[in-house]
Amino acid sequence: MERTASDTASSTVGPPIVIAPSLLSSDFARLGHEVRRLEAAGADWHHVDVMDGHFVPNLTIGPPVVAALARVATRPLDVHLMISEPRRYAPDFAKAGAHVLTFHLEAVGEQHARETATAFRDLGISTVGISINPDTEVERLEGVLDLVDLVLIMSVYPGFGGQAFMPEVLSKTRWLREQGFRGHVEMDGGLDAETLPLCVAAGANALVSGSALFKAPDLAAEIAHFRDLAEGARTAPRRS
Ligand SMILES: O=C(CO)[C@@H](O)[C@H](O)COP(=O)(O)O
Ligand SMILES: [Fe+2]
Repeated sequence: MERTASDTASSTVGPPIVIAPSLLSSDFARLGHEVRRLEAAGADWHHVDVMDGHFVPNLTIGPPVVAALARVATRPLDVHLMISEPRRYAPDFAKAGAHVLTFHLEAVGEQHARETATAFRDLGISTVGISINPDTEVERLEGVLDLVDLVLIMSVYPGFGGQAFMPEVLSKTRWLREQGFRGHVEMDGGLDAETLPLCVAAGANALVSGSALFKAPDLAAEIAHFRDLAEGARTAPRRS
């Protein structure tokens, strides 16, 4: 049976912990194999980084590859659109089988964020997401939070895997929870065993990791370790 993005393990303390390996760090010559390997290792979502060479200075994959991934995946495809025209291409990604579809605020501006989120929803996207870059103020999301299921806080400048985590963005995650945002808060960029607990303690539940996970000698053990660290950081008493 097909899984939906909200179909992960239940939790009484907000959205469930979601471990979302970034396929950007996988072996592109064997994507089907990588998807099966990640699922066997316990991944919750597959994070798919879409870059257009314009919004970010890199090019990756498009709808045909997402459609190919969807034929193999039994876990949700978490599609992160780092593209200048998300509305133009959203129908193709919805048709390809994206479950989570996230656009960047910087690509559309506040004035078009609500209509973009609504357009994604009208395409049948079950989990509509919006993302902000490290230099974008989180308060700019205030007018759209009621329309989205997920906010993706970039903890590196978008475009490439393997960059260092930027701890200064953690306050954005805390701000979202202080506003009462109850959807997924995803953090993306530079997450590893040291930085992931900081994200969860700040209020994040969806955790993207590319290079740190894929360079681990035992992928299943590393995903289990990340999950333990996340659950521990979530239940740990907050320090004042
Ligand atoms: O969106 C992006 C980069 O733009 C990410 O999803 C990266 O792919 C995460 O990779 P690591 O920083 O974990 O290596
Ligand atoms: Fe990403």
